[in-house]
Amino acid sequence: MPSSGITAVDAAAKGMKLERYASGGALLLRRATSAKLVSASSHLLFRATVLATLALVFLFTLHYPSLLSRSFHLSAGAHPSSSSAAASHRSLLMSSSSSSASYGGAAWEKEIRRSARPSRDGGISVLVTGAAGFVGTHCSLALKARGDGVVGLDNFNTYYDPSLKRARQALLSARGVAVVDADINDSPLLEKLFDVAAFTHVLHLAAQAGVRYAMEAPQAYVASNVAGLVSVLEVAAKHADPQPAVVWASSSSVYGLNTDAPFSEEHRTDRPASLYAATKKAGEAIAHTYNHIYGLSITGLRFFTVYGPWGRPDMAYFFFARSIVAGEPVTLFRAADGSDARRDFTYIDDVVKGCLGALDTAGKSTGSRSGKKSGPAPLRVYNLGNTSPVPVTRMVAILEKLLGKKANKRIVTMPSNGDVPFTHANVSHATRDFGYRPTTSLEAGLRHFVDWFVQYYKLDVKIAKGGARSAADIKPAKKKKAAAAMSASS
Ligand SMILES: O=C(O)[C@H]1O[C@H](OP(=O)(O)OP(=O)(O)OC[C@H]2O[C@@H](n3ccc(=O)[nH]c3=O)[C@H](O)[C@@H]2O)[C@H](O)[C@@H](O)[C@@H]1O
Repeated sequence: MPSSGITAVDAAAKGMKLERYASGGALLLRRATSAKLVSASSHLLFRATVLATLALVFLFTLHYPSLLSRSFHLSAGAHPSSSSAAASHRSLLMSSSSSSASYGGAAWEKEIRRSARPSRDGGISVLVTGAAGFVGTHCSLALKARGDGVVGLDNFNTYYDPSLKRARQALLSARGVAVVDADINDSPLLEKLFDVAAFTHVLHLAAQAGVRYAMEAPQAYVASNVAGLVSVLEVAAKHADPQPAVVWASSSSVYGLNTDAPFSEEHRTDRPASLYAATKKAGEAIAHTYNHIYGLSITGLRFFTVYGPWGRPDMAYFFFARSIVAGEPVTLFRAADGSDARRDFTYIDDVVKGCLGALDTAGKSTGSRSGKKSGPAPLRVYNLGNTSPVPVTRMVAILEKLLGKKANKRIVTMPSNGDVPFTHANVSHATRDFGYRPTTSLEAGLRHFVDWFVQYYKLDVKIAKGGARSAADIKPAKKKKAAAAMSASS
């Protein structure tokens, strides 16, 4: 038993192999040489392919820089509408899907500078994010009308009908306000905007809105209301020179489960009832940090259920009006104790006055690009409400009266979806600091809304002057067309 472990059979086999190797040495050498040649030529081929690809990419990006830098443009364009939460989220993270134009360039910069330039002495220059949104459009128009410079930014996402946002953009464009089509998470673009125009203020209104939708698309709220806010504050704090003052949209929803009423800025806000509210509350904490470290002047405005012409189709007053006209049911929430849900509905014109008042009294930021701040900067938060909560059933009754048609009501107990039973603002701080005084009743405000609503959707509805009218006042032949037009927008 060979201890080496090599048997005769093994040795014979090994010998044969060695022999074969010896006799085939020349062949092996030839094979090795040709293998080396193949390997060398494939390396060459590989390198050539890589070089060619790089050259192609280089040439391609020369012609289409937007693919690297993302795309932004100032003009209106068609955007696909999608109701899926995933699509909305994607569009929140990305800049415009239209890649035909790019930012930068002499013409683009000239247009930004023109739009940012105030036309009155002492006017301010404001970058308005979410400018094609409901509050953003109204504020941009008001600023421009009084002679301030305004540049808008909006990503035109599909959370609700983008054609309504495009129509608002057209309105802005007609008044000389340029709206850049881009996302607030696009830091290079924000930096570029501050390089081109010396904005004195940022009115940051871009956000993922809607209390109940947060259960469907939670990440959209984090992307826009947390990451997006940080992106805006980073550029304002570290890139802009000098730093602007920032006024931004918080929400009445931060009061969450607070039961002390009317809601005061001194009340607890550490029990948000929805992820939406939590992201707004997080925004207030983030604002504190940027004020503390970088000396940014920051004002948070807690809006209370803002409504009016050019409003948001995802809000109850808007889709209730649509359902009433279309003869579809409206679902009304009742609190667990059996009481009607109530809201401190606040008319858009009152909110605009509050936003402008906040901008005018913001006070300067005290930091600089170098990271040093010369002293403490203002950090403020205000309620902007109407101070008179109204049951949602009353809101529906007003709409019924204006539209001359009874709603098909379904009353259900409020689902556990982040909603709160009531809101009620104490606005004494805003009154004290910038004279904020809401003056529009829900009746008057909804009348303005319905006027616009009927006109915008070309509805054949005669708006009631006085008491409720019969459903016959909506001409039956046109009813179908109206319903179709409205459902296309939701
Ligand atoms: O003020 C705020 O903080 C918030 O106001 C609104 O949120 P919300 O007040 O919930 O506004 P709607 O969704 O229009 O609801 C208004 C009322 O209608 C009720 N409602 C809503 C939907 C429905 O189908 N039925 C119904 O009775 C709600 O319970 C609520 O009382 C906005 O959607 C938020 O973006 C904003 O931040």
